[in-house]
Amino acid sequence: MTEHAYPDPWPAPTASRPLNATVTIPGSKSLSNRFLILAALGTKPVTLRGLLRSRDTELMMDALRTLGVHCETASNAETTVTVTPPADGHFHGSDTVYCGLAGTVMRFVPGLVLFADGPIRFDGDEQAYQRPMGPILDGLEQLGATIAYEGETGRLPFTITPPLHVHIDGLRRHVAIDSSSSSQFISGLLLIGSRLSGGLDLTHTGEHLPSMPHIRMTMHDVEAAGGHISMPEQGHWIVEPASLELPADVIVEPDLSNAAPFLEAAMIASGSVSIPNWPYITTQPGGLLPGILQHMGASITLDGTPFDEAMRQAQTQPHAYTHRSGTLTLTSNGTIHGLGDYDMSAAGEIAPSIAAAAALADTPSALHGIGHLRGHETNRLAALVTEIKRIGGKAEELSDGLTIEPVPRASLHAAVMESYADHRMATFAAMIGLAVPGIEIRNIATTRKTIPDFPGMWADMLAQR
Ligand SMILES: O=C(O)C1=C[C@@H](OP(=O)(O)O)[C@@H](O)[C@H](O)C1
Ligand SMILES: C=C(OP(=O)(O)O)C(=O)O
Repeated sequence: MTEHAYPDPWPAPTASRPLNATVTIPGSKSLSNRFLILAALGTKPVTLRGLLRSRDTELMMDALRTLGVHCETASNAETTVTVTPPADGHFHGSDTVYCGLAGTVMRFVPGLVLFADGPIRFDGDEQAYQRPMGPILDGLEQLGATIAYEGETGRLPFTITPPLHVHIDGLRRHVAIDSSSSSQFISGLLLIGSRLSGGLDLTHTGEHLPSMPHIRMTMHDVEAAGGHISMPEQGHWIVEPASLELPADVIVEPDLSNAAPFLEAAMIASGSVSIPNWPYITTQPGGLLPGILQHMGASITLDGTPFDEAMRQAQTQPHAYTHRSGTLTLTSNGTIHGLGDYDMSAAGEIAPSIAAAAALADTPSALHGIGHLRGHETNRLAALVTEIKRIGGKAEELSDGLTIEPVPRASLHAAVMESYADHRMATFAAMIGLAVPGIEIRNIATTRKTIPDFPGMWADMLAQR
C-alpha cells in the first residue's frame, strides 16, 4: 500500500466551478472484511478481487495471519488477494491481534478464537478502548470462552481463552446479547455460528438494533459461503450448522458509503459526479444513499435511467440484475434541502456525510436512530455538533441523534477542523471545505482507515473538467 504524505493540518480545497467528474471508489470495507473472515473459516483458497486495501483491511489480514491464515497479494493487482485457511483447520493461539480502531476487526475476529488452539490477546489504538466490546465477549462467554480484561470490563485490551473442548454434541447453542450499541456484535456471532456442531440460536435482548442492512449483509455473505441463517422474527436468528466455503473467486463491490462524500460534492459545488460499478442490487447500506440524496434535492440516474425507475426494473427481475452494475450519476444545481425528521438507524455510518450536506442545506434536518454513533470511532454526535458550530453553523445533540439548522452559507467561516482520528469526520470536514474557503483539517491521513488515498481522489475529482 503506497503511503502519501500530506501537510497537517491539510488545506481543504474549495470548489471553484461546477463539478464534472467520474470517481472510481475502492472496495467495500464491510464486504472485504466479511469475505476475509469467511474465507479463513473455509478449507480451500479463495481469491478476493477488488478487495479494499486500507488500514481496516490490512489490520484484518494481519489478524488472520496471526491466527495462521495466509493472505497473499497477486503480483499484478494489489486488490487481488488469495486467502488460504490453516492446513490443520485450527487457528493458532498464543499471540496478540491488533485491532487498530477497526470495529470489524475487534468485533469479528474474537469469534474465531473459539476454534483456536490457545488464548489470543486483543489490543488496539487507545481510542479503541472507548468502543463498546462487552456484548460480543458476553456472547463468547455463553459459548464457553473465558475473558480476562486488562483494564475496564467490556473494553479492549483483553485475552480470550477458547473452551478446553469445543463441544461436538450437535446441540444448538443459545446465546442472548444486547446489541443495541452496535450491529457488529450480532454479525460477529452470525459469522461463526455455522461452525458450532449444532449451530446457533441467537437473540438480541435490547430495545433498539441499529444497522439492520449490515446484519442482512452478514446473513447474505454466510449464505454465499454455503451456510444458512434464518431470522424467524426481528432480533432472533437461527444459524444452521454447516461447513463454510466461499466460491473460489469472489468480487468485492465498491464501498457505497465511501461514495457519499464524492456524490455529495456535486450537490455542494453543483454539477455532476459519476460513480462506475454501482451495483443494481446490493446488501450495502450505501445502497440507500441515492434515495436520501434525491430527498435532499439531487437528480440521480443509473446507466442513464432515473434511479427510482432503475430500482423498479431491478426489483421486478432480480435474477437479471444480480451482480450487474452500472454508472450512477448525481446532478445538482447546488441547492440542498434538509431532510426534516429522518430515521438514519439503517445507515448510521453515512450520517456524518449526510450531516455535511445538511449543514449546507436551506431547511432543517433532524437525524434520528443513531445514538450508537457515540460509540463509533469517536463520539460522532458530539464531534459533528462541535465542528458545525466551529464554522458558524447551528447543530444540537439529541438523545438519539442530532439536529442541524440552516444558516446562510456566507455566514460560515474558515477554521482548523478536527478529525478526531475518525475517517468520516475528516471527509465531513473536506465536504464543508468545498463551500467554505479557508478550512484546514487536522490529520487528513486518518481517512486511510477505509480509503487508501482520499486527498488524492478528492484533488483528482476537482481537477476533472
Ligand atoms: O458490520 C459492519 O461492517 C458495519 C456495521 C455498522 O456498525 P454499527 O452497527 O456499530 O453502526 C457500521 O456503522 C460500520 O461502519 C460497519
Ligand atoms: C463505524 C464505522 O467503522 P467501524 O467498522 O470501525 O465500526 C465507520 O466506518 O463508519
